[in-house]
Amino acid sequence: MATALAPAAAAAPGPAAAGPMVEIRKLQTVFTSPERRLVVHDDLDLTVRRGEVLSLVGGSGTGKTVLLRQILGLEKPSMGEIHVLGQSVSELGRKGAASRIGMLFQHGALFSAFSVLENIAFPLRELKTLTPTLIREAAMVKLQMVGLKPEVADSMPADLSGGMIKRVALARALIMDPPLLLLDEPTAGLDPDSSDGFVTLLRSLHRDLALTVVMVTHDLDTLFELSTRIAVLADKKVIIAAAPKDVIAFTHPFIRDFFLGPRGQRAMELLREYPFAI
Ligand SMILES: Nc1ncnc2c1ncn2[C@@H]1O[C@H](COP(=O)(O)OP(=O)(O)OP(=O)(O)O)[C@@H](O)[C@H]1O
Repeated sequence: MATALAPAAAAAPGPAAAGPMVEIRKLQTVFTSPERRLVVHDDLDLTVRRGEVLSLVGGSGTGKTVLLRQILGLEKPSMGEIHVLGQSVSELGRKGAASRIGMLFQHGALFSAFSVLENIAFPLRELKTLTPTLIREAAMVKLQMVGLKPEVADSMPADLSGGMIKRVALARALIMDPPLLLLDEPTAGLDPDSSDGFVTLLRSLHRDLALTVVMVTHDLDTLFELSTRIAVLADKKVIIAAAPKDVIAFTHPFIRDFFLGPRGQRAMELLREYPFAI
């Protein structure tokens, strides 16, 4: 909503301030092996505006996770360009990407041999520019920001619930204060209460930190509670990127099955419940 978007626009300085957060042009992704040539994306375009929560939906294997990894610079597209805040991802390098983009991986991906605090602090430690005291303080701030008590700092990942693991992974994704947050199935595997709590946390962080969020989710509740726009991947492209109500009205077999099949009733209820999303 406008109130959530205003701080992001106002706070972003520099010449690229007016431009989009992410711009993807003519993207092609091909995986080749001796057995096959798999074209995942072909001539795909997508623009992510500042301050929005854009959700990516699509059938299995349509390349949603690959697209997130490409935005983060972990995978290189076969052709095409991805710019984040006006700069080509291929030129950002690891440090440049880390200061602009935080990513929450699907399974939390914590280091099992590290404590909670060491996990959160890991990206800062890698920079090798801050003292241990400053790193600890910064990690403690993030721990609190994701709703965890200071006592959890010295716990090991094996001692945490699924919901707590997601929160720790989120704290780590935010440790460098990135303007862009990528979420891969943020509520997958959580029980309904933990899922609701995590969605509420994401909504308040998006608002308070003026974040731009790109999220992959199959969960309709998460989708409708958080998304300002939905981008649909089908036929190797983004076939529509628009407000939830406009996506549902778009005629395409995937959209019909995803939103208007057996799950459709719930989709309609959610649309009534969250007409403006965030
Ligand atoms: N490194 C790789 N080498 C070969 N094929 C790959 C590689 N990474 C992904 N793929 C293939 O690319 C396709 C897209 O994968 P991706 O994980 O992005 O799909 P997705 O849309 O996230 O699917 P899902 O909703 O099932 O998680 C899949 O067919 C996958 O097997």
